[in-house]
Amino acid sequence: MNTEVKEASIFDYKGNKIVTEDRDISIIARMEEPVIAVLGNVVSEEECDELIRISQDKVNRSKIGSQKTVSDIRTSSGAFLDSADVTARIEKRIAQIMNVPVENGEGLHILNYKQGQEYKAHYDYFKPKLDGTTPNPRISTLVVYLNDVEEGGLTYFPHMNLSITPQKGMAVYFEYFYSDPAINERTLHGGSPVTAGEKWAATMWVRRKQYR
Ligand SMILES: O=C(O)CCC(=O)C(=O)O
Ligand SMILES: [Fe+2]
Repeated sequence: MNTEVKEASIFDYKGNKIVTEDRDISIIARMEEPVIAVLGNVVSEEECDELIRISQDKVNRSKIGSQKTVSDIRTSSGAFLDSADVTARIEKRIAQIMNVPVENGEGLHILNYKQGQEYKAHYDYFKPKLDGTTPNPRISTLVVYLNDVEEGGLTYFPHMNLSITPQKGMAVYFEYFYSDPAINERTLHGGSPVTAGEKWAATMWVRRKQYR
């Protein structure tokens, strides 16, 4: 008899798709504990192009900033997006997919990796403070791929032996608020080096409580 009790997830979809206000998202693959799901049809080609277009300048500017604080954990450039029609529409859709209020999301964070750039393996959740508490912790992440990458740029989960190839308009979802810390630790992940072409992605990190 299996007496194991599965831990709670907010990604509790039973069917093969997620119906949002303006788009049906397909669940292409999923695993449990931790939930990691590969999603299709998350954003349209046009929306991908529009997000890249409006972040081009911002990302370039953030690069100058990031060169001051050299970090080899993340060699890509990133920037949070300002409010725009396309941003609001996509953030609303993503909140529905992630099953949280839109206010709990940190906002779309655009990442641009040029050839050779990467994001080394890391956790998206924060370390507890010295008193052991984490006031408004991150609970889940959605990484949306905004372009097809020629070579490399996979999202990899080394503890799960899992890699996801970026495909324009698709996304990977994962969550890390399990009571068993060992399950959260399995969400260690990174963006592997882009070996040809470049990579554009949009990340949404979600908090337990309202953030914005
Ligand atoms: O670029 C990727 O595939 C991963 C991005 C990521 O881990 C993040 O934005 O937190
Ligand atoms: Fe991450």
